[in-house]
Amino acid sequence: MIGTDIIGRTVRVDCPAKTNLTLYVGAPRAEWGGRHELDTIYCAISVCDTVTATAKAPGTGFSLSIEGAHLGDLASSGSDMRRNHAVLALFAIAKAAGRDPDVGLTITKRIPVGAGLGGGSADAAATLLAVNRLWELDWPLERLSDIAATLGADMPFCLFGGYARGTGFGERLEILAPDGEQARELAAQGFRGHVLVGAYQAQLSTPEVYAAFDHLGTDPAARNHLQRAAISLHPRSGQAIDAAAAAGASHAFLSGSGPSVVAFAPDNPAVRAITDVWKRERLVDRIIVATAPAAPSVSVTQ
Ligand SMILES: C[C@](O)(CO)[C@H](O)COP(=O)(O)OP(=O)(O)OC[C@H]1O[C@@H](n2ccc(N)nc2=O)[C@H](O)[C@@H]1O
Ligand SMILES: Nc1ncnc2c1ncn2[C@@H]1O[C@H](COP(=O)(O)OP(=O)(O)OP(=O)(O)O)[C@@H](O)[C@H]1O
Repeated sequence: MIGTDIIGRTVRVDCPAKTNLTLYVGAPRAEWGGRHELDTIYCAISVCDTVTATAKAPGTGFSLSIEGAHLGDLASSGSDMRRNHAVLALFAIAKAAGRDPDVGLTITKRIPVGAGLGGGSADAAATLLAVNRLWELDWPLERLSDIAATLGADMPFCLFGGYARGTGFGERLEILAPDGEQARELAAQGFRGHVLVGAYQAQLSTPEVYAAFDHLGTDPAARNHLQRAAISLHPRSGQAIDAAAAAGASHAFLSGSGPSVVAFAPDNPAVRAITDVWKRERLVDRIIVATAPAAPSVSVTQ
């Protein structure tokens, strides 16, 4: 918890979850620590975690407080604060800036944990954005993105939001301009507007899903090459995808490494039909209603 050594102002960042509209997975590469080559279209969705960063007295170090109704394995006593993605991001930007990490962080979690929605990456990105403002570094997003890429594949995208193409192990980004041709094409295909997220109590470990992918391969017709592997580990996700498609979703698929399911709905009747079938047949544990695309927001609150 934050103690009395808090001084100065607070910066608040609301950072959205990510999903992958397409996720093509290639071979693992030794130079990337065994991570796989990817070609993906990222999309930010308006389920946001809030991170606040407040200056602390010199030499007092960092603090972290996490709140939220669904904290998954972050709530367990074994969850090590120093390995939290937000804290790793704080250490990384402090090192790059040549400063001590004397910052109080709070995270209000709304993005389901271990869910394929990039929640830890969103918190890390939010921390970089918050500390950049708190310390008045004014570094461009590209410089923050270089730091983020050292921490995780999804983290660079979470700094930008919107739509982007990711290559390399996911960290090389081509941002798709909101009014550009590719963004308009995605919108025309139904990848904007209402999104329902089917969330689960269960978590899936990203490395385990990639390992299952190495073993099982993919369904070449799937937009998400990890879908078959994740469904083999969590079959309810597959049932929820099928039911959403039958209930009128324009697109329904596994989010990233799962187990969450994302369903784009063309209109309110489709939102209701998907919600009804998911609830009636208990295909998901929780439904979060959101919109896409979304973007992070930064504000100074004190
Ligand atoms: C599934 C996705 O969320 C899709 O965007 C990402 O590929 C995973 O992104 P992430 O969780 O930020 O990934 P990282 O923290 O960099 O890596 C976690 C683990 O996922 C696996 N991993 C990740 C990215 C990648 N291109 N190939 C991989 O095989 C590796 O086992 C790695 O140790
Ligand atoms: N700030 C954080 N928020 C969520 N998880 C965190 C955080 N810091 C560390 N973690 C750990 O990271 C693991 C993955 O959590 P996260 O919610 O980022 O999963 P994910 O959405 O499946 O990730 P991705 O789709 O990027 O692979 C969890 O086991 C969790 O304990």
